[in-house]
Amino acid sequence: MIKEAVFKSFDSTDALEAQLADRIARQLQQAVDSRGKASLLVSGGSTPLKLFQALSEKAIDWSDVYISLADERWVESYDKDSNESLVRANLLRGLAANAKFRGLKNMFATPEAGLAMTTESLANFPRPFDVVVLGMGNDGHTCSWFPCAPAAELDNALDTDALLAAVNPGSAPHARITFTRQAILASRQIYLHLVGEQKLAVYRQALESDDIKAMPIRAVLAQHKTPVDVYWSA
Ligand SMILES: O=C(O)[C@H](O)[C@@H](O)[C@H](O)[C@H](O)COP(=O)(O)O
Repeated sequence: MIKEAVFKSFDSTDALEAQLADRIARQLQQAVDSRGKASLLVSGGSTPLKLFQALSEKAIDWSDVYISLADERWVESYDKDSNESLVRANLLRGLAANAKFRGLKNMFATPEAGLAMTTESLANFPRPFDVVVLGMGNDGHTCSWFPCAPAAELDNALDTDALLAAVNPGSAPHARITFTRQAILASRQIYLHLVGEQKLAVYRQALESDDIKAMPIRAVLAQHKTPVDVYWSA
C-alpha cells in the first residue's frame, strides 16, 4: 500500500482549473521574487488544456518563467499530437506569451539521436523545477514512463541519473522523449491533475501496490521527498 498524497477533490473542472492555476501562478511568482527566475514543467494530453488557458491569464512576471514539457512525442512541433503545439496554442499566449519556452523535440530523426542535443539545450533551465504538472494514463503511466515500453527503456527513464530518456511505448502512438524519474522528483512541487471517474479508479489502484514498473505513476506517489498534490474533479 502507498500512503495517499494530498488529495483535493472538486465538483467541476472549472473550479479545479481556477484553483490550480491560482496556486501555480503564486508559486511561480514567489520563485521569481526570491530567486529571480522560475521554472514550470507541464504535461501534454487532453486534460490540461483549460488549465493552460487559465494560467495564461495570470498577471505574473512571465518573462522570468522558464517553461518546458514533462515529455514530448517525437513529432514535428506543428503536428496535432505535439505537446509543444498544445502549449504554444493554450499557454504561451496572452499575459504568458513572454515566458521562456524550451521544447524537447529537435531536428534529429529519433529521440535516441536527439537526446544529447535536447539535454544540452536545457543546460540553463532553472532547477530544481519549481512546479511540475503531471497527467496520468489509464495504464498508470505518467510522463512517458509507459509500462508497455521495452524493459531497458523503462529502466533508463526510472532508474538512471540522466536528465532525459527516449521511450518507444508499445501501445501508444509515437516515440517519446521524457524527463526521468530523478529529474522529475528533483522539483519543489508536483501536481497530479486528474479528471473523471476512470482516472480516479486508476489512481486508487496505483495506491494498492508499490510495483513501479507495472504502474510507473507509483514512482511519484511512493516517495516522500517531493510534495505531490493530487487535483481531481469528476
Ligand atoms: O504526452 C503525453 O501523452 C503525456 O504527457 C502523458 O503523460 C499524459 O499526461 C497522460 O497520457 C494523460 O493524458 P490525457 O490527459 O490525454 O488523459
